[in-house]
Amino acid sequence: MRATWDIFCRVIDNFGDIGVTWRLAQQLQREQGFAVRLWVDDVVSFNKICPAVQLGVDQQGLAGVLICHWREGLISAQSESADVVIEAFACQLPEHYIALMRAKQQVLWLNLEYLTAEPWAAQCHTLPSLQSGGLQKYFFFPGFTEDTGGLLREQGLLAQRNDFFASDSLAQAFLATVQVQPLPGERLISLFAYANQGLPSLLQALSNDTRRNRVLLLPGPLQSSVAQWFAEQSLQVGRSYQKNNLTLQLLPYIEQEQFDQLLWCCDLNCVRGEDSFVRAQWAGKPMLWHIYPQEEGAHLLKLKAFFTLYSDALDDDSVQALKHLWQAWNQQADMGAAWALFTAHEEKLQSHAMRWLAQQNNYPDLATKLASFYEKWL
Ligand SMILES: Cc1cn([C@H]2C[C@H](O)[C@@H](COP(=O)(O)OP(=O)(O)O[C@H]3O[C@@H](C)[C@H](O)[C@@H](O)[C@H]3O)O2)c(=O)[nH]c1=O
Repeated sequence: MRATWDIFCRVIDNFGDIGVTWRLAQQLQREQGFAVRLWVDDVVSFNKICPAVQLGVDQQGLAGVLICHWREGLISAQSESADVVIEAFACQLPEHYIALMRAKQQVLWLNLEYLTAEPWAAQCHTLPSLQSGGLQKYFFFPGFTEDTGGLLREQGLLAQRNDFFASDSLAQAFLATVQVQPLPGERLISLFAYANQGLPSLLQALSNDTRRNRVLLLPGPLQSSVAQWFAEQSLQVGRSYQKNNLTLQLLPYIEQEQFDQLLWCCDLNCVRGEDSFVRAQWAGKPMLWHIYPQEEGAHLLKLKAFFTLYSDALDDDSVQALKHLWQAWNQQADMGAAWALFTAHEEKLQSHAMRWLAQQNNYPDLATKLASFYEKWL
């Protein structure tokens, strides 16, 4: 009989929590053959990136996964826990469910942690912690090195990406679905970030650039400052806003399934958080990462750790260019000089993005690592 897996996801804010767990649930089912349930407390956020998810329904099957609304009544109606339980991002499992795990005894309890390149993550990866009632909880850290849990990467992802790049028409066809028609020679930039005081200076630099830039803005907190910069009340999907060499379009929400295609179409991907950041790496294009801000600047250590790893095989000048760009963006500083430096090193950063992709592709993906950890634990 197939082993059963329950993944619990509490949406703290934004889309990263559900974005990651939804991808993982699908892969565990499709690629590893487990029977998977995904418990999520905020179906409205889920529906934004996956419109097939119905609102107001307790349980629904989608892509082979049973999606359950994590609410008290439904949890207390459960009479048995799954064989493997993933508590995503320390979301605190319900007491009733923990009691079911205790009663079942032979349950693998995993806490899936946030992604970080900090070396301590590899040291803590798969460490157990004894819980009351005798259960062990194991900490599972995704990551960028062999001694971590790896990254989410569907089995066919890179083949799909390569087919997309090999075709003349697929990018055009995708862009047409979001009403984007780039002009020849334009630099295409996806823009997905948190509110950032450096934004006006980035827009200014793009508009003063010698090359034409077309920015594809994802819905989110940048909308109002972009509108202000263009002296508009608000931005509308389907309209283009222009100033000198900058054209900007606000995109509608894109289904997560199509999100990769957007990244594949662009020459630079400005991404944020965790999931879009990883997808930008699989796109093999230069990226500008806006890391999720944490208290007391903890995120800056995380940023530095990833940068050190990512830029390891890069030439010194390009390292400086990229560092300047990422630091200015994450410190919400002026982006003018950083943008000029980036454009001077763009080609090398492009080749480097492909080198990084190839290197990361050598490691097993997160779902595979979870499945083999389970096999060994049995
Ligand atoms: C805007 C948009 C996003 N998405 C998806 C892509 C990703 O799966 C997801 C965005 O997730 P992220 O890139 O991780 O960024 P985020 O800021 O939304 O999520 C963050 O949430 C915080 C609570 C976490 O602590 C962060 O680490 C991070 O995960 O939303 C779409 O599919 N379509 C869209 O139109």
